[in-house]
Amino acid sequence: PASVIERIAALRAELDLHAHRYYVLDEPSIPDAEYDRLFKELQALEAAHPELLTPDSPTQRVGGKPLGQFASVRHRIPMLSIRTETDTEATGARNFDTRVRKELGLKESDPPVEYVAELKFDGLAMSLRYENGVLVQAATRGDGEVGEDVTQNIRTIRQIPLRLPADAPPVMEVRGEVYMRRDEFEALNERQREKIAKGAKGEKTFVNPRNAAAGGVRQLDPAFAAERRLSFFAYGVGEITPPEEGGPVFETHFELLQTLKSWCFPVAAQTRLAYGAPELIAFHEAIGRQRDQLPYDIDGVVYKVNSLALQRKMGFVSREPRWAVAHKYPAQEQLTT
Ligand SMILES: Cc1c[n+]2nc(N)[nH]c2nc1OC(C)C
Repeated sequence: PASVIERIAALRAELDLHAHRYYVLDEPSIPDAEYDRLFKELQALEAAHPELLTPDSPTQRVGGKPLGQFASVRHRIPMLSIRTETDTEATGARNFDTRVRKELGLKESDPPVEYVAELKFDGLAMSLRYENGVLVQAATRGDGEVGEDVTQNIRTIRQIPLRLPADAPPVMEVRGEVYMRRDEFEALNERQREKIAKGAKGEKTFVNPRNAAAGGVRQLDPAFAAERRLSFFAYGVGEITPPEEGGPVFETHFELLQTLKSWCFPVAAQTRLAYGAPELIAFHEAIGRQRDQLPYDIDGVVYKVNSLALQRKMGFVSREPRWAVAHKYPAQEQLTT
């Protein structure tokens, strides 16, 4: 019945929009009760018309039965690690800029290199594969070449779209970090302490949000993964439909991040363009001051050459890009939980 098909499509689109505004933009557009009413109406229509149920429906986030193990996934484009600048002082930023300028053969008198400065989230790297706009696979980094298929668990992260807008390319792998917010971490440990106090066996508290996130991603039962209430930030792409096959053309990394945001992926608000070493140093110092107030853990900042042509020109040293570096802070004293 056309009217049911139309109503289901309209409900899915509206629920996805409200979820994006609530979970990603943190600007809820309707009261929770109204969202729940729409959600229940969609569930009822899908129950009455199971042939219309599709995996990208917002009702299908916490689905699937517990797995016995995770399948292996070979990354079509390796998930590279990133070099770490060991000097935790601001001069670390200058070291990177000096190295980039040397590799690009720039003279002192040449203009500053344009970089993108980003947060380095203390979570776990994840690759999200979308085909024809639908999330078909999520894989951990593993050893960079082969990771684990954790799709069922990743689908429970409300910040990760199950379906992309129509202007997204036929194939796209979004790379980013799965992490746990500090407030979610505290709430989880509170729940764990209560379970332990009631004598539950095999329950423990977690040392830090990263461990709790990594444990959540590797739950065999997606219902338990959903309980961890994980989050996600996008910071790049892996395989993507090439321009000659109709894929998008990006000149710069910053443009790519803005496009990912337009496709409903969370991109950290602090991400910014930085011209030359002075602006990298300013970013490193500004984020260093904000660090304790952020709602999630970071272990540093990341600088990337913005021009994708220059990135290609610079390439990689073994498995690490020459065009990027992670500039870490001293380890943060963990708040006693
Ligand atoms: C491992 C990694 C981690 N991070 N984190 C950000 N923000 N960008 C970023 N890029 C990475 O790797 C690319 C340089 C390939």
